Amino acid sequence: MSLKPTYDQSHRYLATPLDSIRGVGPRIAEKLARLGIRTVEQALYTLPFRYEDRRQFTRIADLMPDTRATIFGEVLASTEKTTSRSRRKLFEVVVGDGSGSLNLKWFHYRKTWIEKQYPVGRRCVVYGEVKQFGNIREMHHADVEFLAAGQDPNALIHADPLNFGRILPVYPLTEGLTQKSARKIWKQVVDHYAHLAVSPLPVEIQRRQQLMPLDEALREVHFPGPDSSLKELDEGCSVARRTLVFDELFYLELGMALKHRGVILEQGRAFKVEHVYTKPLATMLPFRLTEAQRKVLREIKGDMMAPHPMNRLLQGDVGSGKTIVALMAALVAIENQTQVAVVAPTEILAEQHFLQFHAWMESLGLTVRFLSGSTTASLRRQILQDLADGAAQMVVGTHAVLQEDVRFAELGLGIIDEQHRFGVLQRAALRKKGNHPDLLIMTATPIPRTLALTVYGDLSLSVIDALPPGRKPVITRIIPEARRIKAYETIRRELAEGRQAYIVYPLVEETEKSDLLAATEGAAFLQENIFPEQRIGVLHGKMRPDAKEQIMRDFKSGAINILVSTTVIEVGIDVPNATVMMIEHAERFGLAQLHQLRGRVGRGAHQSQCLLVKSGLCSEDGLKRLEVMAATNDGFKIAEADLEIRGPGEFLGTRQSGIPDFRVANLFRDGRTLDQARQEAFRIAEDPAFLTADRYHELRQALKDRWGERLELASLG
Ligand SMILES: Nc1ncnc2c1ncn2[C@@H]1O[C@H](COP(=O)(O)OP(=O)(O)OP(=O)(O)O)[C@@H](O)[C@H]1O
Repeated sequence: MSLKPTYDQSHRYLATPLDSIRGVGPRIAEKLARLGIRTVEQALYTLPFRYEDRRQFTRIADLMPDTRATIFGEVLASTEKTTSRSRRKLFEVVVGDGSGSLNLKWFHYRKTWIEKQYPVGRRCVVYGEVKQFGNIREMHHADVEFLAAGQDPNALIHADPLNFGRILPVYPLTEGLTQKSARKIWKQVVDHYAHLAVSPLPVEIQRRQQLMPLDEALREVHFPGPDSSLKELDEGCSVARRTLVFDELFYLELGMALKHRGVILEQGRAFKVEHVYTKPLATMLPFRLTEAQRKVLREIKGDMMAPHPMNRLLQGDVGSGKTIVALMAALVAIENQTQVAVVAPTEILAEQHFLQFHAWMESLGLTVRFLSGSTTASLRRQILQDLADGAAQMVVGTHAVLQEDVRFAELGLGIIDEQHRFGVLQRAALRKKGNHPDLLIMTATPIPRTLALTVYGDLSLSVIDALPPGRKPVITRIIPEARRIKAYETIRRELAEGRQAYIVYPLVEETEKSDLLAATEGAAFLQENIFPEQRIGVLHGKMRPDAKEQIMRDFKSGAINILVSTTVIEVGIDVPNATVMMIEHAERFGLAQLHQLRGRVGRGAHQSQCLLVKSGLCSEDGLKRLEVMAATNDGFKIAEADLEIRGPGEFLGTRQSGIPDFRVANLFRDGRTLDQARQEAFRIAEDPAFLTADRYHELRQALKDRWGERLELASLG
């Protein structure tokens, strides 16, 4: 009989609060809580961020600068000193081992205590990073263990096996908690609780993926065995870590797989492609669709014609021509006597879409309505009526479209321009507005594949992988604030050629007032002092919708030739004649935002420029971002760099996007494991018995724990 706890039992035990562990008093518990570690389970899944190899000692003579090493020596001298330059006090201990000497230095210490610790002749084992200054080798704030007189260093390995003679874990800690005490706590947690960590992962998957049992993996990542490879541990590719990562990603992907399956199993509408509207539209367009656009359109139409609801992500870099593809899909739905809802994350983007869709739809004799939070009550009533009785074939708007009382006669297709700002919940809300309508999600910021697989793992993917012909990459330059005048000269030259310009100000603070101030004050200054002869328009978040619309129309028609704005133009504006964009305080913007902003130029045949004005207070990360922008126009490269600088959580706000936070996995390192976990998860989800069979009970339970509300699968019992 197995002594393994059931999944339910183990789940309960692992929730044990840390302060019930021996050696963890309220003070330490509070420190750990500050790191988000409150329960045994959280401690088990807080992995060492690096390791130290204390399996053997190095002779002092053999120490290499900038490496970490353990030595065994004897105190030769110890004294408090003052640095000559900064007059700072420090405590210095010289240790020797017969082959050479090493200076240990402390800059923070308690004098009475430290003096007692280092009498001449005391033997000790020292671990730390070697620094070399001329001929002198030093370690700062080294880890020191003392030996009883006459004790052989090798005996220490036996006397204190937790801290010597092994590869040691190093944990992320806060002040006041030493590695030594942390190791003691973690050792207790691992010794007493690791065996409770069970994963209901089917045995055949464990075997196929060559994983360890979960409890062994936890023991090994925290306290690696004598034969472990330090290199593998450091690179995070040990079997133990891979086991934990796989376990984590498997449940994520299983959730995705079930969502995917849930949608697949639904009965949807099989549209027919009749070309009633799509053909006339194609003849009206001033250009031919690119091969990349036609390819994704084929994929979308394929889904729409199938008897299951479409659930597809349309990904394309800024300016790649997603809108026209979405319009074509909309027309297919309308040809089949159904309606289309287009939802965008911001009012201005929704308006942009509305203007574009409206222009084409009107010439096809179709009715489109615009609905946002600022639509007046009486107009709103009228619009809701038009949607409910089918008089309007399309509505474009913000999340206002998702409100309870917005009803459709027959919603056939929902289009969400996601821009990372909508989560799965909004998708579900739109889906509920029809009888299993098709869904097309658009995203402009290309996301790295690993992220796409996690965030949009339940969607099929179409990528517009080439820009319309004749586009020239935007030339991007970083301009120090003091040379801003150069940027003005460039703008003047472009305007003289008949082109138009954007000048963008960042929000000083996230308040509506400063939004207004940044742009309006900027515009007034420019009009008065820099471009008195030009027609300048201002656009900011606080303007009334009709005023915004007027400005956008004026800019599009050329009545205005410089558009000064805050980031409200970030997405969606399409004026191919605008060829220069100047961004003030560019270092304050995120990479994704800069890429979106820059995407407003370079949309026509003329060479475009983007001028990033950098202020004197630019941080290192800020400069890094600007350099990435200057180096490439490739949205994928920018997204990768962004992910690297910011990390995935912040990159898309994982909570908001509906994916669980990762405890162990790292999307940079673990792309391969993600693929493997995904394959296994999708294979299991295909089993028609998954939601009901007893043998999957624990797996379903584990899935529910990991996903919580976000899974939205009522039948998971
Ligand atoms: N096949 C094509 N040939 C030439 N121009 C095209 C083609 N397809 C789209 N365009 C034009 O390219 C510009 C960008 O298209 P669109 O606005 O659809 O881009 P987008 O993918 O929505 O980009 P963004 O996310 O930046 O708004 C528009 O002016 C559009 O008319």
